Order: sequence, then structure tokens, then C-alpha cells
Amino acid sequence: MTQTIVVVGGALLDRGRLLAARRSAPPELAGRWELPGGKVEPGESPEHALARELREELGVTVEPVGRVPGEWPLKPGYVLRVWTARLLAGVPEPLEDHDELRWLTPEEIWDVDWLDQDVAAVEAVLAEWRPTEGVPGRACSS
Ligand SMILES: Nc1nc2c([nH]c(=O)n2[C@H]2C[C@H](O)[C@@H](COP(=O)(O)OP(=O)(O)OP(=O)(O)O)O2)c(=O)[nH]1
Repeated sequence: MTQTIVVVGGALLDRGRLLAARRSAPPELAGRWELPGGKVEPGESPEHALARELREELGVTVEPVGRVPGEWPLKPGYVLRVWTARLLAGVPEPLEDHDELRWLTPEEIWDVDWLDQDVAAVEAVLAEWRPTEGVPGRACSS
């Protein structure tokens, strides 16, 4: 039986902005924008995969915060699931898979050409996002 491959996308939120990344490869995706992330490896948790991918691709340390409800089909056999994440250390740089990064406010979110398959996922992030309240999904401490 072929298993569906889960791709984790990171909705990295910092100071009221969301990080978008422009893919540099493969050719059919290059130039379009996505949530940075990558494939969950066998036996790996999605949260671990997210932290690993963002360290490899962007050179930053992040804390996964919460899953954004939903699941979005990518190419056949692949689905996208999204976690919000908080930046703990580092300044994101396009080290791997991307050639440009942009921090977007909610008003700027549609200024970039998101991959078609990411549009619904970004809408779901936006629906949960309250910039003044910090990172969505984060447990409130009383
Ligand atoms: N990371 C990410 N990948 C996406 C998104 N939307 C989308 O269609 N994809 C596609 C691109 C790739 O075909 C696949 C993810 O693979 P990847 O190349 O980013 O993952 P990876 O780092 O684990 O891959 P690899 O280079 O190790 O093979 O999903 C998205 O928002 N984020």
C-alpha cells in the first residue's frame, strides 16, 4: 500500500508578520511562493520535521506552536499540513530551495504569487491569525 506523504508547512509568525518563501526549484514551482517546510520522514513527528526543515532551509530555530485545521492536496500522493511556529533564534535566510523571503502583514498577504495549492492553506492561516494576540494556537497562560 502506498502511503500518503505529509508535507509540513510552517506559518512562521513574528511581530505581526508571516514569512513567505519563493521557491527556486523544481522548475514547475520556481518563482512561486510557499510556506517553508518539507516532507515528514518515516518515524518523525510533524513538529520535529518542521523544526528540522526550517533549520536546514532558513537557518533558524523555531518552536512549532499549533496545527492550523485542515489538509490540502499537493501533487498526487502528497498532502500539506500547516503548523504555526514562533521564531526562537536566527534571522531567516534563503539557504536551500528558496531564492527570496518576505515578511508579510495580513494586509500584504496576497501581494505574492502563492502556489495554487497553498492558497487555501494561507487562507486558513489568515482566518486564525490575530496579530495583536501573538501566535495563534499558542496556549494562553492565566
Ligand atoms: N515545503 C513546502 N512544499 C510545498 C508547499 N506546497 C507545495 O506544493 N509543496 C511541494 C513542493 C515539493 O514537491 C513538496 C515538498 O518537498 P520539499 O522539496 O520542500 O521537501 P524536502 O525538503 O523534504 O524534500 P527533499 O529536497 O529532501 O526531497 O511539496 C509548501 O507550502 N511548502
